[in-house]
Amino acid sequence: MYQYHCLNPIAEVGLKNFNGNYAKTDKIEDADAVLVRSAVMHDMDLPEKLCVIGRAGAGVNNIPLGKCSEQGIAVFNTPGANANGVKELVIAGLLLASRDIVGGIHWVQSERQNEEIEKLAEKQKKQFAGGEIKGKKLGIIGLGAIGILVANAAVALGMEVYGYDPFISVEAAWKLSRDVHHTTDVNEIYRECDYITIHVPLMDSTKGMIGADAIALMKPSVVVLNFARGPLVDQKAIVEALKTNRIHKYVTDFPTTDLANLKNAIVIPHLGASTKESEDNCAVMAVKEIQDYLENGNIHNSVNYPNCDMGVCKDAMRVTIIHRNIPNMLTKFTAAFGDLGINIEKLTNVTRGEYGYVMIDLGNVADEEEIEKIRAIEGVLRVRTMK
Ligand SMILES: NC(=O)C1=CN([C@@H]2O[C@H](COP(=O)(O)OP(=O)(O)OC[C@H]3O[C@@H](n4cnc5c(N)ncnc54)[C@H](O)[C@@H]3O)[C@@H](O)[C@H]2O)C=CC1
Ligand SMILES: O=C(O)CCC(=O)C(=O)O
Repeated sequence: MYQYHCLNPIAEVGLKNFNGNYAKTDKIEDADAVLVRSAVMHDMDLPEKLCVIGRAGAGVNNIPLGKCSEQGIAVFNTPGANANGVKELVIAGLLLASRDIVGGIHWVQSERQNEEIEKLAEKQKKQFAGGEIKGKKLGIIGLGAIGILVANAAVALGMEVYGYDPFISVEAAWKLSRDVHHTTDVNEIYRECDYITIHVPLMDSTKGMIGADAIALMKPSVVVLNFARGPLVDQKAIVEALKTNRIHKYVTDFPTTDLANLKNAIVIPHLGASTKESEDNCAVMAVKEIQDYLENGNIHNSVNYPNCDMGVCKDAMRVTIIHRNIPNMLTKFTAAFGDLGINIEKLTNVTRGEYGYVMIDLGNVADEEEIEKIRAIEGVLRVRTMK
């Protein structure tokens, strides 16, 4: 029986996919698997028993990936599962920034007792007028699951779209509308675009990537949108730019007190993925990944270990080994099973950066004492057995 613990509410439609081998636990110490959305795990002790974390979402900056890797804990996310939810809110953000819809709604609320509101509205509405997004230039930084959907939707709305992503995958490039102007110079986006939206993960290399230098290149009429992560945009620089009207508006899904107090910031409480559809998609995908990993050892969409799939074990036993990516590991594993007189029927070894993953299907069942011999090999981080 496997136990799972939820650090955030996870959609029931996903959890109900756990088969009869799974039970929910309130105690993380007892969990084989943890499901998480935005809960910050950096200061948490990760129990020894824990072997998998499923992030029901895209961003993994709330998870201590280095610590997990060292403890032999596989971390999965759910690529693309909430991308449409975010795309729709980004389109809403473009529209909210181009017309003063929020100001108009506040005005109606402030006049809601006024019997003359109908007539008054016609007189007052000019203060909330704006522009259209059709024909305007939209720059997109990061053309992954979300960036692509935003790009294609904006093209369909008649925008002139510029895209920048030095690491774009071939699969992503295939999905991108050919009307998107591909740029290899992010400064072209900063200089040329009327709207700039960022869709990259938060990492050391992307933190503060929209800073004072980038803002200095932008048009004063620019609208910057950030539905990815707050710290991608340097907070001091953006607040200063908004206070001095150096840029027109900032639309963000990541509130701070400073931003919430500025009239030209449109601040939303991290609602990008808060749709039933996105929450359901993420939960279903995360549960599927966790089950396949716990029961078969297969790795799909891990953010810290290599992908690996040997299907379902048809031999006597499957052993999976997470190890350091150093010379001679495979030789040691095969020699150890050979010394034990256990035949290897199938074997896959894959590596990613500092870590390697081996899946071995055995012709005979190895007992706990024999498996301990594999665990004792230097460089081994975690050994699991399953049928
Ligand atoms: N507001 C919300 O509720 C949500 C926010 N997010 C955030 O959006 C981010 C992106 O999500 P997805 O599109 O699903 O991820 P993704 O992994 O599909 O795409 C990210 C893209 O950014 C690109 N990239 C990385 N570094 C770059 C750089 N320096 N310059 C330009 N491009 C770069 C990658 O090549 C990749 O194509 C997530 O990491 C997460 O932080 C994701 C989902 C919901
Ligand atoms: O689960 C959520 O609401 C957060 C979604 C998100 O930010 C992500 O998937 O990266």
